[in-house]
Amino acid sequence: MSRPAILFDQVGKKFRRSLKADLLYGFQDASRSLLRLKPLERLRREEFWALRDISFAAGVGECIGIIGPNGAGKSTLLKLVNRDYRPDRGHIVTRGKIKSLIRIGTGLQPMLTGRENIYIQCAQRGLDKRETDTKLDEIVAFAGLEKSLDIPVRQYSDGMYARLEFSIATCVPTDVLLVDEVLAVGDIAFQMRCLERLVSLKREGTTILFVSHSEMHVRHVADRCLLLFDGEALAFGDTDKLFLKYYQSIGYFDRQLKPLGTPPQMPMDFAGVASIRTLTVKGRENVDGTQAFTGQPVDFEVSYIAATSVESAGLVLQFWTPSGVLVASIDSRLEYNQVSLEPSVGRLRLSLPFLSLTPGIYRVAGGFVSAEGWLGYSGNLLNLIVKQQPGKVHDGLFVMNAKVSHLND
Ligand SMILES: Nc1ncnc2c1ncn2[C@@H]1O[C@H](COP(=O)(O)OP(=O)(O)OP(=O)(O)O)[C@@H](O)[C@H]1O
Repeated sequence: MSRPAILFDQVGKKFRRSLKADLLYGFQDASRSLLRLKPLERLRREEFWALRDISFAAGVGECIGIIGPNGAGKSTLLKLVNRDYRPDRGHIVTRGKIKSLIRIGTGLQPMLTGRENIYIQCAQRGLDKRETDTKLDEIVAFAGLEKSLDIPVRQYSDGMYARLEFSIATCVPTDVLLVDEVLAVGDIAFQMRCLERLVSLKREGTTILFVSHSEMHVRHVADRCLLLFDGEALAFGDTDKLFLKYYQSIGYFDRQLKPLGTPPQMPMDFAGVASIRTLTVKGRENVDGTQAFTGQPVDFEVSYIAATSVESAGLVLQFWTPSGVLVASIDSRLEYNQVSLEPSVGRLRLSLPFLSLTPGIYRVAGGFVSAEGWLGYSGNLLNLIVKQQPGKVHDGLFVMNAKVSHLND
């Protein structure tokens, strides 16, 4: 990477748990600084590290997704970049102008109208009145606030605030943009417009730190991710691996999914799937049997246990997103693939000629069904990592395999 736009070198930030400690230590720290003494690195009573030893670099035009559970230190990290806080340890280097969208509403004057706020904010960004005049329609149209432009913004809803702030903040490119969960309050159409705008800002060279709890949003814009947990950087890099690690770190996969519809009549050991793995996909790396590629064929090895013989059962697999959406299922009975099971352990091969799932992490659950319902169900069979084929781009939740040809009249 050429010179990074943001560099964190072993950065740490402390906070205090009480106002009394805050005032006392604040005074002590100010005195040390006046005496040109180094800041204290050890923790005093009631102090804790909100961030510890954070190191990473973001290149020009790169978007880093900052992910992690509540209280992990994501907003604190953004505020350090924005110089709202000074680090207690380490160094932060940034290049160029920084624009932050960290807390909704803090950038707008509540008593002024939307229009007046636009002129003030644009002036602060260095635009003169004529330049703002030419930008005005675009800002208002992006925010979708044509009808509310001339009312005081204190009468705006949270979503309207967010729309206006985002629209103003991104109407001219900046060197570094800090975005903290601001999309969450916007409606879905606005969220998609914001994501598109962030992607185009990246192309123009804006470096973005993007905090979000939404895997879909992060995947849309982030090139790499930083996973924070309890103030520490658990990992930095590949988005797929980090989300898997994130979900593992919060124990998400420990929760068993429940079957939809009629619950199993029998316990899982009547006839159940014990485990599933994907078999090697065209020689690509898949050592742990968890990977597959969008648009490629994939074979699953299904290991089962049956306590008694079952003459005719269907194998059902479900694919769930981490946000709890069942996006696809396979029922072997629909393809006239009934299986008979012997009272033992065994293995089946389930082949998909074309994997329709787009890149992401899916929980695979399922089991065997008979005409009476589930024979057994496991809510936690595999965390399937679906990857993009190199050089291809697939949008949406699904891809479809289609042929196009001329219709002869
Ligand atoms: N000004 C402050 N004074 C004291 N403690 C603070 C302050 N700001 C944040 N903290 C604490 O620092 C830790 C990290 O907070 P931070 O807001 O960075 O978390 P976060 O990852 O952004 O969380 P969330 O996902 O809930 O927004 C938390 O324990 C929080 O209580």
